[in-house]
Amino acid sequence: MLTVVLPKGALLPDSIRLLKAVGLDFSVFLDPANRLLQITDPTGTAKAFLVRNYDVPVYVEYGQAQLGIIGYDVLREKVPQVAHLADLGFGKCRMSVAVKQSSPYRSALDLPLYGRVASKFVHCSREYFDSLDLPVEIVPLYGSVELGPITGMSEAIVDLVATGTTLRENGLIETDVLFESTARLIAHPLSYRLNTDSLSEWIEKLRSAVAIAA
Ligand SMILES: Nc1ncnc2c1ncn2[C@@H]1O[C@H](COP(=O)(O)OP(=O)(O)OP(=O)(O)O)[C@@H](O)[C@H]1O
Ligand SMILES: O=P(O)(O)OC[C@H]1O[C@H](OP(=O)(O)OP(=O)(O)O)[C@H](O)[C@@H]1O
Repeated sequence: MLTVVLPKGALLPDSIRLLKAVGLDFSVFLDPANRLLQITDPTGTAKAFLVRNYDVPVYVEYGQAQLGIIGYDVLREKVPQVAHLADLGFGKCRMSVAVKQSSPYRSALDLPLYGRVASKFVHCSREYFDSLDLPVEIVPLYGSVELGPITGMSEAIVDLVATGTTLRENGLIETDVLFESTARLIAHPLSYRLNTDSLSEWIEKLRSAVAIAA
C-alpha cells in the first residue's frame, strides 16, 4: 500500500487538496476534532501519516513513508537523504534576514562582528553568515523569533517571510533573502528506485495535477 507522510500546519490544506486531485482522500486530517495520526483513504489504496513539519523527512528517510510533502526550507535546514521529486508550487515564502526598522542596519553585512542572530533555522543561518565571512552567534529559537531584536536579545533574525505582515507589525524590515521556498514532493530513495507499489505512476499523477493547477 502507498504510504505518504504529511505535515501538520500551513502546508496541510494544499497537500490534502493535491492528493484529492489524484484520487486519495485524507481530508479527515483537516477536521479539528480529528485525533488520528494514521488514516487509510476511503478506497483503501494509500495510507497517510500526520506529523510535525520537521519530522516529515525523517519518516521518508527511514522508509516508513514512500512519499512526503515538505517545505524546501526544511530540506535546506535538515539536508535529509531523500529523493527530491517535484516542486508543488504552493507554500511560497522566502528565508530572509530581518532587523529592527529603527536599527542602523540595512544589510546583513552591516551587522556587528560577533552580533547575535536568532533563528529556528540554525543550519541555514550558519551557512549564510559563513558565506559572507561574517562571524555571528546564532541563537536557536523554536518560534516567534521576531522577539529577538524586539527584546534586544539579538541584532537580527533569519526567518520565513511570505506576505511580510509579521515583520511589519513587529517593526522589523527584511534586509537579505537567502532563498525562496515552496512545498516539495520527496521520496524514500530505495522505494523510488525499486518502484514499490507503482510509486512512479503516483508521482506522474501528482506531477500532472501540479501542472494542471499551475
Ligand atoms: N507565512 C507562510 N506562508 C506560506 N508558507 C509558509 C509560511 N510560513 C511557513 N510556510 C511554509 O510552510 C511550512 C510549515 O510552516 P508552519 O508554520 O506550519 O510550521 P512550523 O511552525 O515551522 O512547524 P512546527 O509547528 O512543526 O514547528 C514551512 O516550512 C514553510 O515551507
Ligand atoms: O510574512 P508573513 O505572511 O507574515 O508570514 C511569516 C510568518 O509565518 C511564519 O510563522 P509561523 O506562523 O510558522 O509561526 P512561528 O513564528 O511560530 O514559526 C514565519 O515564521 C513568520 O513568523
